[in-house]
This record gives sequence, structure tokens and C-alpha cells, in this order.
Amino acid sequence: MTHPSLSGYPSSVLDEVARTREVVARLHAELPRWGLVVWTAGNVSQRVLVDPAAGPGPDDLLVIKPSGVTYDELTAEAMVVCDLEGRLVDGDRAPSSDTAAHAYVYTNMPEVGGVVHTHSTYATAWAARAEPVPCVLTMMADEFGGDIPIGPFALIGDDSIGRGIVETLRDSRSPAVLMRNHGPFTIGKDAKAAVKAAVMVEEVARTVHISRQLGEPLPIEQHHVDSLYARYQNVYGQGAAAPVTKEEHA
Ligand SMILES: O=C(CO)[C@@H](O)[C@@H](O)COP(=O)(O)O
Repeated sequence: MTHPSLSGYPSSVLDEVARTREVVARLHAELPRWGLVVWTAGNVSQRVLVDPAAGPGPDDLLVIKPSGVTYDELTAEAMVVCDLEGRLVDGDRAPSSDTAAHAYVYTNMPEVGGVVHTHSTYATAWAARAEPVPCVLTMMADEFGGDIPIGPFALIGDDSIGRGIVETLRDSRSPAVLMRNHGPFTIGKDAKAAVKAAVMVEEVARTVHISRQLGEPLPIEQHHVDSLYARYQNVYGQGAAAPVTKEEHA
């Protein structure tokens, strides 16, 4: 069997791989920055479209970190490229031990462009108890559209974790799943969106845990969850119409 390599890809794909290496290396630095990992735990990947005109497909590539390498060594050059079978295509070190999981998500959820895994403390504590984080905060309705779900227990080394992520998130609004006894995996349209979801899942897991120390948090009615989610996903931030200026009032 020939070993896959980047030779033979058009220069446009090679350029996109180089750009994606820069992006994924920079986003790995966000995991220790936000206190989401210790030592070499965690990983970030992003899909590379091989045929942008055709959209996501099984021939796409992914860029991810090499396994077991400390965050201070994760430069763009250190990032490795794999195909969606999880095979190394370019790079001088073995890919992340979660590559098969990331690849399975990209294969089965074409809308996903980025995947992140962390062991962030509070989200992982909820995963250890296999209890979904209840949607008791408006920011949870905004970001997750409801509770943060629990995925099945799955051993690393094949696509079991990936299957658990897909079966849990495929019909969920949540971009995060707490894999039982393991920790959070998040998805997004790109790696930056998946990193944001990883930051937010840890924040709300901590807040809800603290709230529970004080008593039972109050639920949010589903129709409010739905309207909050719709607003945040479609209007929040600079996506809203430009503010009316004084001159326009005149
Ligand atoms: O949780 C796991 C595997 O699922 C960790 O080993 C993972 O966070 C880090 O592994 P890699 O260094 O990416 O191979």
C-alpha cells in the first residue's frame, strides 16, 4: 500500500494546508491560555477542503498536532496532516492519538470544519459523573441551545470516540459533548469555533457546579431557550444591523 503524501495535490491545496497549519498551531496555544489542558493533554484540528468547489468530502485532509508534544513546541511546522482514514500524509511525527476520532467526525458530519478535545477540569468532572450540564444559564441557551449532552464511554485507539461524538451531536444543537469518564469534545464550522465552544463549556460547567453548591439552579423554559439560541446564533455581535447614527435620527 502506497504511503499517502502531499505530492500530487494542486498548489491551491498545498497553500491551504500551509495556512491551516498556522491557524491550528495558533489555536493550540489557546488551550493552555484558557486553562483547559495540562502538559500534553488536548488537541485541535481543522479540515482542509481538497475540492472547495465540491465542498466537504471523504478526500479532505485534516491538520492536527503531533501526539504527546508539549504546547511550547507546537509550531506551524510541527503540525501534521492526515487523511480522513486517519493516515499520516505529511509530518515527521506521529499524529494525535485522537486523530481517528477527529477524522470520523469530519467524515460523518460534513458541516464540521473544526474539532477540539480537552480535559478541562469542571467539564471533565461532569463527564466523570455522566450527568448532562442542565441549561440553567442564558449563556448556555445562547451557545449550546440546551443541556450539554453526555457521550458514551469509549476507549481510545479506533473510531469509538468519534462514533460517540457523532451519535450524540448529530441531532443536537450543542457544539459540545462530554464523553463519559473522559472529557469534552467540541465541534464548529472551523477550529476557532470549536475552541470557543471548548472555552464556553468549561465556563458553564464551572458556573453550574458552583450554583449547585448554593442550592438547586432554576431551569429556563424551553421557549425562552429557543428564542435566546435563535437570537445569539443569528443576531449577536456585529451581525446585527448597524446602529442608527444621530444624523439618521435627524
Ligand atoms: O485524552 C486523550 C486521548 O483521548 C489524551 O491523551 C489527549 O488529550 C492528548 O493526546 P495527544 O497528545 O493529542 O495524542
